[in-house]
Amino acid sequence: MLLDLDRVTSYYGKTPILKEIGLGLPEGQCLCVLGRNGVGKTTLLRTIMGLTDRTSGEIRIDGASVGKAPTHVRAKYGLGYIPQGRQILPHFTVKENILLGTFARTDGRQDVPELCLTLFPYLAQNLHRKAGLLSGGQQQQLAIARALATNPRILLLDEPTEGIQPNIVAEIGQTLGRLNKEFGITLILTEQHIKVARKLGDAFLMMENGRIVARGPIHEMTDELIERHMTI
Ligand SMILES: Nc1ncnc2c1ncn2[C@@H]1O[C@H](COP(=O)(O)OP(=O)(O)OP(=O)(O)O)[C@@H](O)[C@H]1O
Repeated sequence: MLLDLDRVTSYYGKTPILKEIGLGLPEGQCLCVLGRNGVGKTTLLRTIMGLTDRTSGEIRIDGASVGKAPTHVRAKYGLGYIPQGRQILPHFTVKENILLGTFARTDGRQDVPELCLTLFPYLAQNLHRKAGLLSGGQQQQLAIARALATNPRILLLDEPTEGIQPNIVAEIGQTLGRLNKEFGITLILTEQHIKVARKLGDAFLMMENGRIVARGPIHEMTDELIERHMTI
């Protein structure tokens, strides 16, 4: 497995939010994490990145134990993170935002990776534009490009299609599909759009109250499961 979680419990303050999570992610897989608001999807991604207050249990990347490592070290092991809301810096240019990602590279390179220019022609043509002037969809591309600049093996994406115009949602989905299938980057994403999850995902898991309550290959994600774990 490229990424392994073994009995991971994760806390904010004294409160356990994720409880006893176990999962194994093979290289090249796209895993979609689903569930209602507040069940712990964001916390799962933040736990893998080392951004919660405390965790117990084991987190391994390619067999190396990283559960006690700070976030920047995990980035060097190949984890890239695209937070909910994108969190790009609006007063910095497109290029400056992308270069922020290069801090974690182990090869010392500090340029805009070729992959970003290939995937995102708009960004390639607007490197000196202030990021705050970009549309929501373009800002999401930028957040993906910044994460790619760390040269990740695994990308964690929190609601990549949230707040994006419907006609751009499919485009973001296609980009993620290329990253996964063409460029071999392993993906974990939280997703509210069932259609996007079905199209992109190889596997799914559903959460309730900090625990995994259903999982399997994506074709086993039935309407009945969605009804049970996602409708309010
Ligand atoms: N920084 C924090 N400090 C304390 N509690 C938190 C913090 N962040 C999240 N929580 C709590 O952890 C639980 C899970 O939140 P989380 O954001 O992981 O859910 P989610 O499934 O990603 O929901 P959403 O789709 O709304 O983002 C919630 O009860 C939330 O109140």
